[in-house]
Formats: sequence, C-alpha cells, structure tokens
Amino acid sequence: MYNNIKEEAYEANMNLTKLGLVKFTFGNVSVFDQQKGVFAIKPSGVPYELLKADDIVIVDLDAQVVEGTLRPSSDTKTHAVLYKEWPELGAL
Ligand SMILES: O=C(CO)[C@@H](O)[C@H](O)COP(=O)(O)O
Repeated sequence: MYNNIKEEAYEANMNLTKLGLVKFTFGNVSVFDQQKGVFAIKPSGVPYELLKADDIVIVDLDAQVVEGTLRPSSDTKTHAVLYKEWPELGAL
C-alpha cells in the first residue's frame, strides 16, 4: 500500500550516503503522501549500508507508526510538524 513512498525514501536516503552528504547513521530524507496523510522515513540507528527499502517506516502526522517493525528516525516528530504545517511539501 505504501511501497511507492517507501522506495522513494529508500532511494533518496541512499543517495545521501552515495553523494557523501552524510556519515554513520546521520541525516534523513522522508517522503510525504498528502492524500493518505502519511510519510515514509528511515528507521533510527540503522547504518546506510544495511538499510533496505522494506525497513522504511510509515508514520502518520502524529508521528505514530502505521507500517513497519523498526523504530522510526529520531527526526520523525520534526518531519511530522513540518508536513502538518506545510502539507504541500512532498519530501524533506
Ligand atoms: O543528523 C541528525 C541530527 O543532527 C539526525 O538526522 C539523526 O542523525 C537521525 O538519526 P536516526 O535516528 O535517523 O538514526
């Protein structure tokens, strides 16, 4: 149901590390589905080299997990506040 945004978030996060923009587990890209009111964000503390598209967590605008088994990024509440305030944002 959320495979598109999970895949987009995975690819964007992997580009952060491929381009040398982040180190260790730092950094974050999330992708927002405005119609469904959820966003895809990487799990917390998972090294990029171990990250899989299936690990991406789906959360709602109250930062509650909708789909996924891993703990969402420590940046989740910040992203939720920004999408709530500016729903036209497609990604952060
Ligand atoms: O860079 C920062 C904070 O400065 C964040 O992006 C965190 O590093 C994210 O950590 P995770 O909880 O996603 O592993």
